[in-house]
This record gives sequence, C-alpha cells and structure tokens, in this order.
Amino acid sequence: MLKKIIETKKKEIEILELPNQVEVTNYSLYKALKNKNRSVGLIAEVKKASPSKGVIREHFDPVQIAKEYEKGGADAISVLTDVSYFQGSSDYLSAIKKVVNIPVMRKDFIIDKKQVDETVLIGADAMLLIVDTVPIKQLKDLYDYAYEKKLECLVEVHSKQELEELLNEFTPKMIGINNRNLKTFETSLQQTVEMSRMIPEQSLFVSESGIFTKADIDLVQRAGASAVLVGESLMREENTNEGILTLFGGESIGSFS
Ligand SMILES: O=C(O)c1ccccc1NCC(=O)[C@H](O)[C@H](O)COP(=O)(O)O
Repeated sequence: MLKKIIETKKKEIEILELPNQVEVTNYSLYKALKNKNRSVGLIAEVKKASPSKGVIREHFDPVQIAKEYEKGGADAISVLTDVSYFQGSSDYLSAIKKVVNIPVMRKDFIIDKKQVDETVLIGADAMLLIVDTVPIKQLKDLYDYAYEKKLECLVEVHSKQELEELLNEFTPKMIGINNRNLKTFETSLQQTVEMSRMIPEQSLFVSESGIFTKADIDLVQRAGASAVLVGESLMREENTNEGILTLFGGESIGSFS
C-alpha cells in the first residue's frame, strides 16, 4: 500500500502548483506536547476515510471536528491532506488553522521539498515524515529543510529496523511509533511496547494508531510514550469532544510538563 501511495504522490508532485500563503499564527507542536493538557499528550486526527477502514465518518465537518477536539483538550490536531486514499484536503487544514489555537500537523506522505513548501503555504505548524517512504538521507534532508522553514516534524517508524536506520542517521526531536502494519493494516500496541526502549531519552515519543480505550493509553504510557495520535476511535464518536473525555477515562484538563 505504501509503495502505491508513494507512486501516486510522485504523480501529484509533477503537477503540483504551489498555493498562496495562508496567513496564520503558528504554534509549536513540540512545546504543546511538552506542556500537555493531560498526563498523556493527545494529537487528535481529522480523518474521513482510510485504506484500511474505508469511510470512517460519513457526516464529516473538519472545522467542527477540530473545534470539538480543541474544546476537549487535544494538545494538537493532525489533518489528513491526502485526497486519493483518505479523502482529505489541504483546504481542510487551512480552514482548521483559522479557527483553532493549538498546533496543526499535516498528515500526508511527504517525499519532496516542494511538498514541504506547500505545507508551509497551507499554514501547517508541523508535518509527518514517514521513514520507509524515501532513503534515510533524503528523509534527513527533508527534515532539515522543514526546520529551516520553521516547520516541525514528527518522524514516524513502523519497525525496529526502520528505527535503527533512522537513529544511525540522526535523532529527531519527535519520534512516532506507528502501531499499524502498513502492509497488512493490522494494528498492535505491542509495536509500541517492543520498540519503546529504543527511543532516545532526548526525543519526544508519540504512539500512533489503534488506540481506543483508557487501557490502551495506560499501556503505551507505561511503555514510555508521552503522547498518542488518535484518529479512528475519535472520528467514530458523534461528539468528538466527549469522545476525548471518555478516551482519557474522565481525566480533566490540567497542565503537565
Ligand atoms: O489507516 C490506514 O489505513 C493507513 C494506511 C496506509 C498508511 C497510513 C494509514 N493510516 C495513517 C495512520 O497512521 C493513522 O491515520 C493514524 O496513525 C491514526 O490511526 P487510528 O487512530 O488507528 O485511526
């Protein structure tokens, strides 16, 4: 699936016309997750559909969802901007940026500096970089280029091998372990448990995918994750604001750093 998505991205990049800069106030994803609202930071994802689950939320109002996420105490928002496989849009991200006061991360498959330029122009505060999408040295170039543009990166891995390859090249400020196998779509939180001890102390560690309950959050927190990225379980909630409270077992908003 990842190879197919990357081939689609290459075609998109060939015809990509950069948009005008959206005027926004930028916020630091890293700082927001370091100064999280609850004992575990939350990146709440705005995702209509996905290759593994099809359409997740029929009645999809990205701006309303984002407002409810912020109201529910999310520390940041992840927005799918891929059109072909997730029914996302860059316009969703720009519209969300105009109505929330927390960091917004672009969730797409970034393989080229032109996409980094686009990410800045649509108003994102941060973007996801996925190891295994490009050679590791190219990933480092994209990472450095993004930070030169004052764009933060969450660098995502899916296996011990990918994490080893990454850390042999550089140590990102933020590392995400994705619990979803992008070949089989199977998700297992054991992915986080087994790989967490490889995450360097100096990196902020996010556990991503397959998180549905407070027990799931407790498990990945015990493994060392300081934040989680949650999409499907919140997107299936009628009121995503209340969904966050349920997910965190009623834990109220405080300030944890
Ligand atoms: O979700 C998919 O089917 C998928 C397929 C191929 C590449 C990426 C994919 N998902 C992106 C994500 O990793 C998730 O949207 C994100 O981590 C949230 O996961 P979840 O809470 O399980 O929706």
